[in-house]
Amino acid sequence: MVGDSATVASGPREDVGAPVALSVQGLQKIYTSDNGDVEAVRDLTFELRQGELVCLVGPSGCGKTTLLRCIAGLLTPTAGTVTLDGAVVSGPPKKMAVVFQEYGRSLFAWMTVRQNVELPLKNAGMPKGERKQAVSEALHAVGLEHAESSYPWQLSGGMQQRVAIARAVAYKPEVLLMDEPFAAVDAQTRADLEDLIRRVWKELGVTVLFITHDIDESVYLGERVLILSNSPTVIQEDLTIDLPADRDQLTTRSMPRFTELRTHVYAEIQKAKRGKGGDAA
Ligand SMILES: Nc1ncnc2c1ncn2[C@@H]1O[C@H](COP(=O)(O)OP(=O)(O)OP(=O)(O)O)[C@@H](O)[C@H]1O
Repeated sequence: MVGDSATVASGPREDVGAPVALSVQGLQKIYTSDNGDVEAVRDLTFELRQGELVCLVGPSGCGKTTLLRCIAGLLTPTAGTVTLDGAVVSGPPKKMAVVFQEYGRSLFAWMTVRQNVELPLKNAGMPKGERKQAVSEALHAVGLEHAESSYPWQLSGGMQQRVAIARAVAYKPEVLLMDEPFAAVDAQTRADLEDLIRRVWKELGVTVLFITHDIDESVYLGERVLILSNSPTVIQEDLTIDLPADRDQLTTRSMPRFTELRTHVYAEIQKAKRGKGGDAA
């Protein structure tokens, strides 16, 4: 049967010998308020090895943003730990960069593209010459050299998101977190940005955790897809995406294997929505 669990391999890739970059162990997050407690995340455990590109999908409201905030050190977990290169995350780690969905709000309107990309490097105390070089490389990587003197409001949504990506990669983070970064752009731009992420990931060797609502996007981009259960969230499945490493929108998406994998993820999310997947972890 297409999409049957027998046709897909679960679990972290066995061929990856790289050290663990990011480790999430027994993560739980309970929001407390006067109206009662909400257990958003119940028990999440997974690892990303250095240089992996892993996508995380789950039903709406399953706790993706909560998880991301805990990983980014912006929220304190109720239980469990997040470690980056073996060090426990207790605040925003220097070795991590985050790209959010709302590119419009994440860029400074009064700064040029170059200044926006340069700012975190300046704050980190990088010397001027090195900074200039890093910004130029990052703008080149996202194809925006020509727009370095423009202001964000002079750019399209897709270009603004490329600036946000350039800013994150210029910083040379060990781990790049992306929280539904393409949700607000049109379908064609989204496809271009997906290819950009695969290219930048391959060229820079950065470890990427990419959170998305979009099942096809998760299969197209990821080397692994972590499927989350409904809230309170656990990992329902850790799925290996055994598509060829060289991907392109037309060839990859028309492969029978792509269809099998996306059908499988779709079925798992439907199961999660009905609350039937949570025990599978
Ligand atoms: N500050 C908060 N206080 C109380 N409950 C919260 C808070 N933030 C989130 N929640 C609850 O935690 C659960 C997970 O929310 P979260 O925003 O992490 O999910 P999500 O998967 O990112 O959602 P979406 O798919 O809509 O982007 C939801 O039930 C939500 O209502």
